[in-house]
Amino acid sequence: MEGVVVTQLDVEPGECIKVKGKIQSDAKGFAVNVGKNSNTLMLHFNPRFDCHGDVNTLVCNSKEDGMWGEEDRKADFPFQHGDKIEMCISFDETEATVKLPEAEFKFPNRLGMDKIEYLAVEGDFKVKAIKFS
Ligand SMILES: CCCO[C@@H]1O[C@H](CO)[C@@H](O[C@@H]2O[C@H](CO)[C@H](O)[C@H](OCc3cn(Cc4ccccc4)nn3)[C@H]2O)[C@H](O)[C@H]1NC(C)=O
Repeated sequence: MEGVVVTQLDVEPGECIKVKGKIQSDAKGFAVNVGKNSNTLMLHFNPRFDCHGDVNTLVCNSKEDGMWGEEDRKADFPFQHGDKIEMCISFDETEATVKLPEAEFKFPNRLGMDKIEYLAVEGDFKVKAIKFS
């Protein structure tokens, strides 16, 4: 499943990765992954409209050396087909934060990462812009 992949990043605590794009009108799901590389993720942020047996469920997880951690299924699902959204991903030593216009999600920094070197956006999401600030 191709998508946008950015490597060789050096995003530090408190800095923000802005991902702007559109959720496809027939989206089954999409994912935004940040971490060291594809096998070591601080956060796999995975809104599921209808996939893996989940309907309208936001699944977050980490991945360490290729092994998924324990899933964290969030109560809210502030996503709709066709939505144009901008999310701001940041982190500190304790947690990652994903800020959306009307929602904010936290996920523990389980791996204690001190920088984000890798970003990937996968699935039914059309990336318009990526900004680092
Ligand atoms: C009930 C016993 C089995 O549990 C299921 O186990 C599955 C396999 O581990 C879990 O699904 C996996 O959950 C992971 C997060 O914990 C990831 O989401 C795994 O997907 C990785 C992935 C991304 N992509 C690219 C992509 C992303 C978004 C849309 C389209 C393609 N392709 N595969 C996804 O396959 C799935 O979330 C889990 N369900 C439950 C309820 O626990």
